[in-house]
Amino acid sequence: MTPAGSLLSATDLRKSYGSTPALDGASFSVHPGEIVAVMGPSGSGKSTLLHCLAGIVAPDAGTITYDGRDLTSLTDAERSALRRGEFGFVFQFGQLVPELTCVENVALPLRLNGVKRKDAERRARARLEQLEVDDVAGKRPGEVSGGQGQRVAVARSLVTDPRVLFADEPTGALDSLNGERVMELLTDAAREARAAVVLVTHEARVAAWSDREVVVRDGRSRDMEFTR
Ligand SMILES: Nc1ncnc2c1ncn2[C@@H]1O[C@H](COP(=O)(O)OP(=O)(O)OP(=O)(O)O)[C@@H](O)[C@H]1O
Repeated sequence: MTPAGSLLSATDLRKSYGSTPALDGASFSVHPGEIVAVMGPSGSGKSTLLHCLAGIVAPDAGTITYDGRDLTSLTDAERSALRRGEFGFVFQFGQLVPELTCVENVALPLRLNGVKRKDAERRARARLEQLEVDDVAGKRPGEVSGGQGQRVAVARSLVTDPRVLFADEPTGALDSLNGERVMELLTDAAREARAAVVLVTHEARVAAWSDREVVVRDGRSRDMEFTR
């Protein structure tokens, strides 16, 4: 069953890697514009849940519904079109392309969607400004700090105006001060864009930026049933 009003939801997801169960009946939902933190100990299945929700990994069983569509019944081509068009991603290590400048990195998802270079770079610069890193636009990732690189990665994840932003330990490689600032900028930008956020973290101070927390333990999820 899809929870009323949810944009993305999953019911009773199961996924094993060989004999290792990663998800064992996990459920999840996020409303449009809502920021949900997925918490839990190491190895509990958080990243696997995120990968299933984003259509990167196919679950062995269970249903995933995005905007009224059954994600598991889409073809690979339909799923990748959905990821490119409606989802954004930011991971622990920015995963910026080292050969490209920061503005080219941010413009890349738009270029892949067929947007002309000038237009793509104009939109990329606006996102860099929003994340307060427009001063590094012309530098390559190897020439910027870890915190700046993560802000560039957040700018890139939002440049296509996604409806869902998937963030897996987005501040995991940063010191606490830089991490807090990245979370503040990420959540401000997501709220302004009305993007829903699925935020995987094992840190309570990172989860504190969310509207709601879901805890995963041994591949099962539990809603904390409180909202901020
Ligand atoms: N590609 C894979 N191949 C084999 N086993 C995997 C794979 N991905 C995850 N697992 C296993 O599935 C379980 C859940 O892993 P997952 O990465 O989802 O947990 P997590 O909660 O995100 O952990 P962490 O906080 O350490 O990143 C673990 O036992 C892990 O070893």
